[in-house]
Amino acid sequence: MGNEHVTTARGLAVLHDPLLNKGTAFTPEERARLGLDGLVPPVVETIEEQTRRVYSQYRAQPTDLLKNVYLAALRDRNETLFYRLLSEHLREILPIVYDPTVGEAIRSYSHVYRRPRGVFLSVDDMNGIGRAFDNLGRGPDEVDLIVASDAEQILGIGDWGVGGGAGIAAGKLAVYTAAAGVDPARAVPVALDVGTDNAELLNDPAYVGNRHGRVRGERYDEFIDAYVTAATRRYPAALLHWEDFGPSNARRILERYAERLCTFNDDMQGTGAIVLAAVLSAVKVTGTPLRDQRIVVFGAGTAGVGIADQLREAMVRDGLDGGTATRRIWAVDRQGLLTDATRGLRDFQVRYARPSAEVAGWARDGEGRVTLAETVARVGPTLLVGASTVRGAFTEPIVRTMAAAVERPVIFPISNPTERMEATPSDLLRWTDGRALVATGVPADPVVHGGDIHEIGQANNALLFPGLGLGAIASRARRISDGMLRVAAEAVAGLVDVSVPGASLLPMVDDLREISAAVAARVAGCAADEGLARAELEDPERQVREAMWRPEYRPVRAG
Ligand SMILES: NC(=O)C1=CN([C@@H]2O[C@H](COP(=O)(O)OP(=O)(O)OC[C@H]3O[C@@H](n4cnc5c(N)ncnc54)[C@H](O)[C@@H]3O)[C@@H](O)[C@H]2O)C=CC1
Ligand SMILES: CC(=O)C(=O)O
Ligand SMILES: [Mg+2]
Repeated sequence: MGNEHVTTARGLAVLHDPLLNKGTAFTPEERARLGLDGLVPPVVETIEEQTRRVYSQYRAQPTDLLKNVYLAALRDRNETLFYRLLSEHLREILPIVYDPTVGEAIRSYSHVYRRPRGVFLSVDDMNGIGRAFDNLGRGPDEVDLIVASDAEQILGIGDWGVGGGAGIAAGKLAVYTAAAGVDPARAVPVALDVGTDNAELLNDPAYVGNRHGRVRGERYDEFIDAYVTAATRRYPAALLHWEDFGPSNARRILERYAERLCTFNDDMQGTGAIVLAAVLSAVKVTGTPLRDQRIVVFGAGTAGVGIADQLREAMVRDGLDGGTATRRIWAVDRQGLLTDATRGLRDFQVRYARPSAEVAGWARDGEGRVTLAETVARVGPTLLVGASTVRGAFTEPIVRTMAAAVERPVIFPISNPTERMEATPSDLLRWTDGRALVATGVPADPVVHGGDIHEIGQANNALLFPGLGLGAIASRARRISDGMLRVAAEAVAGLVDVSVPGASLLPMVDDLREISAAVAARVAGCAADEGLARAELEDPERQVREAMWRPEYRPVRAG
């Protein structure tokens, strides 16, 4: 990363490039050399003055969606200023750029659409994939990170077609840059348009994506493979991030590429690791060791099983053999508690299916399912995780049953966005007389209960993937290993002091830059220890901090 931009662009072309544009902050010398005299108002402002103006414009937007649209437009005209605003008001603005408002913006993508961002690849034009990347005009050393989504399971709101892919990839990249200083000029969002099964989109005249059902099977795999081949040939050092794929593809894709590329699936691995971090904190409060946890996961999809896998591995490291660790986990999905007699088990769920003999005497509902309520009553879980998208699934009776059996029930309703949460923190604390240890996927205000203030940690992969990515980029990791995920989780947990009553189990979002630096240093160090680093790392702590891009204007020189 040099200290200045050199550009051959002149005049309006400079102002229209969001990575070069500084608007009223161009100096008189830059205005003269870049042909900007007379194209911007005469005043020369600082980025602080500009930030005050855009913050008041932002505040004047009447709804969260319009705030999101305003920010997207700001990002499209001046990325440095966008990131400056975001960084200075991270806690306030992150939920507008990212979770939960990103969900609303995605639903309205084709209607609020202004400008494209990143790369749009179509399953109907496989030959166009290489051309699309070439048109981006980036050299082989100019891309560190690509976030790609086919948008089949956006957050907890399902299939949102091309706007889902473009919207979630852009949202995740904003977090990468705000949280970990990933250089926005070196990161590319990719929307993988394989069609959509969302009838609302297919019937919407304004929809900007491929107007047919989702392509599946061989052609889908061929498309994903063509994307990976085109991207890795052109940008051999880039980290490939997979986001919001449907459960039938997420794990399959990861397994296909994880050993040979630097790649990870955020919903499985990022989420698993952030939940592990919260559990490591909870263990310190409850005193119940990891290996003695009894874990019920409600919603055994991409995220739910990703979480189960990370917790299972952590229990193995804590002294259990694999089989015993697996038996500490009960997975409940649409079919109720998953057992070896459950119809339609997905391959990645099989490991967690309980022997049916074990539950022979358990109560069944009208459809023959062992419900979440029955599972909780029988198991007496220490930890209940929700990744189901089912609002209100953690009902008062279920939570009271859990709280009757354990002193400090640990409950994580992590489904996004807000309207999908399995329970609200205030209800959970009320139903448990303030004993529950709670973390949620969306940001949540502190809860006052019985005179105590309970800070609610945000168990969202946003606390983890930026540092994981930065650590992988800084070390030029060959691949993302289990060890890197483990140290990332440990780094996050290491930043909280849970000895204070009511303390959050996770560090606060305001500290995202520090969190990401700590995670990145550990991840880069682990890559070096495991022989996976292609970069020289003498001092990972210093090197990752130095690698972080900052939202400050750099001189622009005419080249
Ligand atoms: N906080 C965080 O960092 C993250 C949160 N999530 C959230 O987790 C949720 C699930 O996401 P994914 O795993 O990607 O989706 P998914 O579709 O792979 O998994 C959802 C699972 O819930 C099950 N389910 C749906 N309705 C159910 C019901 N009535 N009873 C029991 N199970 C039911 C589905 O069958 C499926 O197995 C979403 O709300 C998402 O926002 C996902 C990733 C990260
Ligand atoms: C946070 C996230 O990745 C999700 O809800 O899918
Ligand atoms: Mg996701």
